[in-house]
Amino acid sequence: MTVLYSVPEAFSPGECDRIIAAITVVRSKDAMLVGQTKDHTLRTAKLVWVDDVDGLDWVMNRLIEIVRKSNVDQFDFDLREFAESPQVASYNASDNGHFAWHSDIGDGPVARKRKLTLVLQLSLPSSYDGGDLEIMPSAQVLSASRAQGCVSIFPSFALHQVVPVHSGVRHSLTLWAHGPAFR
Ligand SMILES: O=C(O)CCC(=O)C(=O)O
Ligand SMILES: [Fe+2]
Repeated sequence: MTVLYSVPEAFSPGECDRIIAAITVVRSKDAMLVGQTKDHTLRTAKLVWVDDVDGLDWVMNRLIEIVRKSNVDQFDFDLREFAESPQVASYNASDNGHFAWHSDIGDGPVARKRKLTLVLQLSLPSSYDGGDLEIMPSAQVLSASRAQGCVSIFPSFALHQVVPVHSGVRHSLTLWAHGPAFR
């Protein structure tokens, strides 16, 4: 079973730049809408919830269609809803932006229902060093494409990490699809 499903050029460079610009406006306007992860040994990144940003409905519509197709083509999971806002993370070299190995399935009532994780690469690969998204479905480590606009989808239970960003800033968008427990 291939666990990493990728859609190159799911979004154009111009569309990625529009998403980055929209979250940057929110960040400068309203610090309350901006999350800062607390456990810096696990993760250092700034977060913006897409549901808090006006004018990004087209992004969600595109992502829903991509998840639907990936599930038909590959995963065949019992997916029922998108129970959380997508989030845009910004990993900045100036504060060692990274996300250590983890699975997205959590203890909470919503996080426990996560079944697929989708990550959209928003930044131009040449605009940052490091910051690779790596997925470890079994013994081998797979690297997600760094190409701007590429979408990577994998089961939320698979371990994954974002290696530290050494220069520049990496922006990515994450969306989860939810459903009942595996059986
Ligand atoms: O930024 C990424 O590429 C991955 C983000 C992630 O793993 C998460 O939000 O759970
Ligand atoms: Fe994750």
